[in-house]
Amino acid sequence: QDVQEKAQEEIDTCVGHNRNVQDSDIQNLPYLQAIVKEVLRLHPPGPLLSWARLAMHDTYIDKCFIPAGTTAMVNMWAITHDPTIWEDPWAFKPERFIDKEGFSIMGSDLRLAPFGSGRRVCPGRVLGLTTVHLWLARLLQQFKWLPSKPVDLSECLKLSLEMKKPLACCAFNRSST
Ligand code: HEM
Repeated sequence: QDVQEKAQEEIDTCVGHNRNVQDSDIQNLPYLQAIVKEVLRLHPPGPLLSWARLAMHDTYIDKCFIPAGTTAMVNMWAITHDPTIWEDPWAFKPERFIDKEGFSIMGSDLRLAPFGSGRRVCPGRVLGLTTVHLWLARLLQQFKWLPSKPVDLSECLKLSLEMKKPLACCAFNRSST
């Protein structure tokens, strides 16, 4: 709830109540952007990136020998929960990205690459991120959200990483409270 209130304060200050948040406002909402980064860190929807890379020939990654024919996966989930990379990795703290201004999640920094990196990086990443920012901003601008059942953040890996138990919430119109 404290994170929600902080994001709503940012939206109220920057956009106000008389119009809807637009795409062009997102660049002025650093806390909202930090929330999205922190969600993609704690719960990367593609935790093993594209599941598999096949070694075409014998190769080394650092000192590790990878024989031809090996199927390798990139475990982004493990990287984003690694305590040698992330302080207090299990805590949901969007503030960690406010201190790291300019931290890109588009694939140039392998500490957090929720869209992958390199030749097979997600081609829809700009559309995906733009959509998530706008939806989240609009949903927070318009409504206050309260859980209607206890929240269980357990994960379940299907085609992408999903919540094991769906989130159940009540939305209260902010303009009438
Ligand atoms: C928040 C939203 C999204 C997330 C988190 C996401 C994540 C990913 C990840 C992790 C990969 C694998 C990258 C790798 O192997 O290194 C991927 C691949 C891909 N994504 Fe996305 N994606 C998102 C939205 C989208 C959208 C909106 C589109 C299309 C409009 C899209 C199309 C694709 C395609 C076609 C690939 C396969 C690329 C290839 O293998 O060469 N994604 N995405």
